[in-house]
Amino acid sequence: MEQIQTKLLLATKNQGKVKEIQHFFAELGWHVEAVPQTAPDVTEDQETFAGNAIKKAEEMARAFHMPALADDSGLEVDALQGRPGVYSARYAGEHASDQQNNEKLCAELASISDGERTARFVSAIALARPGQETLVAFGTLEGYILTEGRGTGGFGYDPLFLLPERDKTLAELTIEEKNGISHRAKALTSMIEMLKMEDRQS
Ligand SMILES: O=c1nc[nH]c2c1ncn2[C@H]1C[C@H](O)[C@@H](COP(=O)(O)OP(=O)(O)OP(=O)(O)O)O1
Ligand SMILES: [Mg+2]
Repeated sequence: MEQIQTKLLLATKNQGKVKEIQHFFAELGWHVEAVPQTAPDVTEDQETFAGNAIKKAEEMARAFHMPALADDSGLEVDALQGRPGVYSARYAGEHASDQQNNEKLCAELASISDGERTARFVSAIALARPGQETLVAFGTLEGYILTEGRGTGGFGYDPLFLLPERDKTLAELTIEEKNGISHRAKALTSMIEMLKMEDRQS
């Protein structure tokens, strides 16, 4: 664990993820640097979140010769049989903006009744380390898709994703609050547990 603590690369160019993951590690006293925007893009051609997360982490670990952590995540909407899923970032097209993706989601769900708008965020976190087996951890967050966005925090589909028990969207939470419950924070916590287990076994 000490080894990666001092040298860990965040293999994502999504600034929303960078903020959340850096915040998560800062609470552990770790500083993690994100890959530069000029790093080569990894083609996300796998069929699962885990597959894409592993690919992103391993390609960046190889390119930079250091441990790399990647997140592949997305939104599964029950009324859409789990779509957009692994295609969440490209839902409205190859280089779609968050706003375009949110608009498409609202349009596709326009005729769906209040009781049928359940969904979940899924995150797969992969940690690739040169010469060691890659680790993968998962987290999910259940919620509900609104007909109109609320809030300005977070990124992606956050304004449309309601937490019914709080009557707040993810975009209405502070980063501390989001990291207290999010799919990504759960996956990161699980990853830390896996590293602690490794330490105990060695
Ligand atoms: O907490 C979240 N709050 C809102 N939306 C979210 C969240 N987590 C994932 N999402 C959405 C954003 C994007 O549409 C897709 C992730 O796609 P995904 O390929 O994993 O990320 P990305 O392309 O933005 O950055 P990168 O691949 O460099 O890590 O799911
Ligand atoms: Mg991506």
